Amino acid sequence: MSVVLEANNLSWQVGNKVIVEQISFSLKKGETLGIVGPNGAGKTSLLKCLYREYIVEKGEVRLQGKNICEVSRNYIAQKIAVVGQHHDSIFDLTVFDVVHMGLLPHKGLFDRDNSEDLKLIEHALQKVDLHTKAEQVFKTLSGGEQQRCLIARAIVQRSDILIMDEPTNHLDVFYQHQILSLVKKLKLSLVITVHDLNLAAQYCDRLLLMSDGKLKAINTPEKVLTSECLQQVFKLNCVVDTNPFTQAPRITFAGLHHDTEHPHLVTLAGGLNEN
Ligand SMILES: Nc1ncnc2c1ncn2[C@@H]1O[C@H](COP(=O)(O)OP(=O)(O)OP(=O)(O)O)[C@@H](O)[C@H]1O
Repeated sequence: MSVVLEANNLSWQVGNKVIVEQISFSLKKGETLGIVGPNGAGKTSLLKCLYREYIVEKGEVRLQGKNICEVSRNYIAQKIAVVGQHHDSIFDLTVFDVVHMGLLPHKGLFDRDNSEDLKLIEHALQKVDLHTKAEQVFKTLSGGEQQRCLIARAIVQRSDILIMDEPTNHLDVFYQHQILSLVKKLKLSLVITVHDLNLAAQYCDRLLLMSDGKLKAINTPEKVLTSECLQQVFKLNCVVDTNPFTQAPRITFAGLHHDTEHPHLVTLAGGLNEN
C-alpha cells in the first residue's frame, strides 16, 4: 500500500517548551489513522504540523513524497482537506458558501463557477443529506449538521487526505457514529483525533497513542489499547474486552477509586460498591 503522508522525527515547540517530540509515522493510502491520548498530549499540534499550519523546525512532513515546506499552500489544499475544531470565520456563511469554499484550491482568482462546479456542490450536499439546507446559515446548524457541512466541503475539495480534529466532539452517540461512518465511506486516507477510545477502536485501522508530546505506541487498536498501556497513559484503571457487536476492543475505565481486580463489584450510576 502506498504512503501518502509521512512524518519523520517531527518536533514542534513554542519557546523552550517542546509540544510534539520526535514523532515518526506514515499514513497509507486509504487507511484511517486515529490519534489518541490525554488532554494536552499534543494531538491538535501534531495535526497542525501535518498540514503546515505550524511550521516544523525539526524533522519533516512529506506529502505524497514531497517535503511539505517546499510546496505551495494551494498544493497542500488540493491534497489535504481539514476539518478543524474552530469555525468562527465561517459562522455567518450559508451552507452553500461553506461547501463552495472546497472549490477554491482548484480555481484561479477570477474563475467563475461552471455547471460542473455546481453539480459537484449539489452532489456533496446530497451525500451528507444537507441539500434542503443549502441556504441556512452555518451557525444555526446543529453540531452534527455543521460537521456534515464541513465534510461536504471536503468532498468538493477532492483531496486524497482528510484530517479531522475531534469530529465527534459535542455529538450524541448516534451522530458520533453517523459522522464516522460517513467519512469512512468516502474512502479517503484519514487522520482523526478522537477522545472516545471505543469509537477510535471501532473506526480506525491503526492508532497513534500520544502522551506528553511523545509517541507511546502506533499499531492496530488491539495492540495499542491494552489495559497496561492505557493505565499508564490515562492514570486510571481499566478493563479491555471485546465489543460484542463489532469485535473491536472495548475499554471500560474504572472511576478514580474503583478496583479493576473485581470490576463486577463496581455498580453503575454511582451505586454502592458491595465490598
Ligand atoms: N500555539 C501555541 N502556543 C503555546 N502553546 C501551545 C500552542 N499550541 C498548543 N500549545 C500547548 O501545547 C500543549 C498541547 O496542546 P494540544 O492542543 O496540541 O493538545 P491536545 O492533545 O490536542 O489536547 P486536547 O485533547 O485537550 O485537545 C498544550 O499544553 C497547549 O497549551
